[in-house]
Amino acid sequence: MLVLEHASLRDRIEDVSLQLRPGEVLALIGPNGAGKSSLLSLLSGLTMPDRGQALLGDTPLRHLSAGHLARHRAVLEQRTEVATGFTVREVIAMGSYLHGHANTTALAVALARVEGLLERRLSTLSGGETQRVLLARALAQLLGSTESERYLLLDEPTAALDIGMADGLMLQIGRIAKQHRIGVLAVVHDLNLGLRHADRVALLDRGHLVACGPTAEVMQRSRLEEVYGVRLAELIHDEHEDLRAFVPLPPHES
Ligand SMILES: Nc1ncnc2c1ncn2[C@@H]1O[C@H](COP(=O)(O)OP(=O)(O)OP(=O)(O)O)[C@@H](O)[C@H]1O
Repeated sequence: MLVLEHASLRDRIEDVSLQLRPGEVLALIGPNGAGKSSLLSLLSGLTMPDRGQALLGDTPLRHLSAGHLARHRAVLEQRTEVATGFTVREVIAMGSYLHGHANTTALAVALARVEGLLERRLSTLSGGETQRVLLARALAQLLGSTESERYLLLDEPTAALDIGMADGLMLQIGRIAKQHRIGVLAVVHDLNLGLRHADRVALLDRGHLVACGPTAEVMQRSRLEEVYGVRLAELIHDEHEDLRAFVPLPPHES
């Protein structure tokens, strides 16, 4: 498991304990500035906590080398800098340089649905296409690793995707998690994507973990209204009770 134990980071994260388990999709939600990217950075070992610990199993991440970490976890950050002169094929190959397995690279390409983009230069891609290429690179890094515990940490992987692409990608991520026993943490702003695709949800507010648990338990209307400061309608499909959605309502007239 990837674990945070009473982790704090300056004024951004306050005493957060959380576990990411193999094979699960954990959605990390919360308002702008709540600390989601900061928490992802702690869990990935890119930032060290001021207090508390980040661990892979029993081992503090600070004791693991960059190469060791790279075999266990791949990170898709919100703002990823990639030299845009590279082709898509070259960018994805960067993900597999640790192991050089061509077959897992091909699998990553197929899973992220970027087959048609391989010879294009990154600088010529749309925002959504770029996002899928960077996901393919992260998958190529992880799928070629022979480690038994692997984690994918995604900061807003669907931010630039249209509704169909976003839903399709989350569905695909869920399948990858189950099939390959990869634990996925995905920061999502679209509550309904979390509702539909996450096994568990962690809700962050001003650096504090307000709730973490099974999706339906955490994503209750009143709790979300309080944290996000909006009124919400909860819609339930006539024929499929498990198909729910939250829609913002206009504020009360004063
Ligand atoms: N490098 C930094 N130095 C100082 N403060 C930072 C830094 N990065 C983030 N912050 C601040 O920490 C808080 C949490 O930021 P973070 O990016 O983790 O939130 P977030 O929940 O991911 O936000 P968003 O939904 O807007 O992407 C914010 O107030 C932000 O301004």
